[in-house]
Amino acid sequence: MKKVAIVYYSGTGHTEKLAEAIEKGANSVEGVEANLIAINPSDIINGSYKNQHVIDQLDESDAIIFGSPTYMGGVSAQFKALADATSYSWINQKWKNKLAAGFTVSGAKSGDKLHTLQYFNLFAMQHGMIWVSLGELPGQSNGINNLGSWIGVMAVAQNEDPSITPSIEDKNTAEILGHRVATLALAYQL
Ligand SMILES: Cc1cc2nc3c(=O)[nH]c(=O)nc-3n(C[C@H](O)[C@H](O)[C@H](O)COP(=O)(O)O)c2cc1C
Repeated sequence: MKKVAIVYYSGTGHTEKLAEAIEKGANSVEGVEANLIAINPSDIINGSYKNQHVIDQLDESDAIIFGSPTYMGGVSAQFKALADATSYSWINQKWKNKLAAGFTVSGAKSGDKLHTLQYFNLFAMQHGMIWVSLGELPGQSNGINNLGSWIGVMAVAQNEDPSITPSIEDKNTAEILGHRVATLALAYQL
């Protein structure tokens, strides 16, 4: 059984909707177990992320998909706290050769989401991971990859309730990414 972890922060629920869609896509692949891991702000004490159980779960995964809302043009502080807490995993090269991918939501249509996804990519490269792109043509008639992103999944919240946004098309795009990472995790062996 291959393990795909989806580790994310969501302040008001939009990023969580995408995370759930990714989990659905990953779990639709037989032989793969997807694990949703929400970053809990109460695990951040004096600015440092302290939940070792979560880090251990990530260390034991075959693939990790990173998610955060775009805050002020980048990842949320809560996600960054988790990232900084992985330096022990980094020094021990525990994530080397794992698959990685990313997703984000912003309020505005662009909202500078690309920078958030680029941070996830850079973070994965620091860990020696293998980046998985979205791999979908933009603006398909069914709305897949509506925002035309390839590095990862982008979605918009547009100040609506999470029951309304991200759109079904954005959630379907997220589901495709989950399925793609899980399929690759199953097939992938060094
Ligand atoms: C502190 C903060 C900073 C934000 N910065 C941006 C931004 O740079 N660009 C943008 O389009 N939206 C920005 N937003 C809006 C959020 O990205 C948007 O509300 C998103 O849906 C939040 O995701 P969540 O519901 O998972 O917390 C910001 C929101 C907050 C609270």
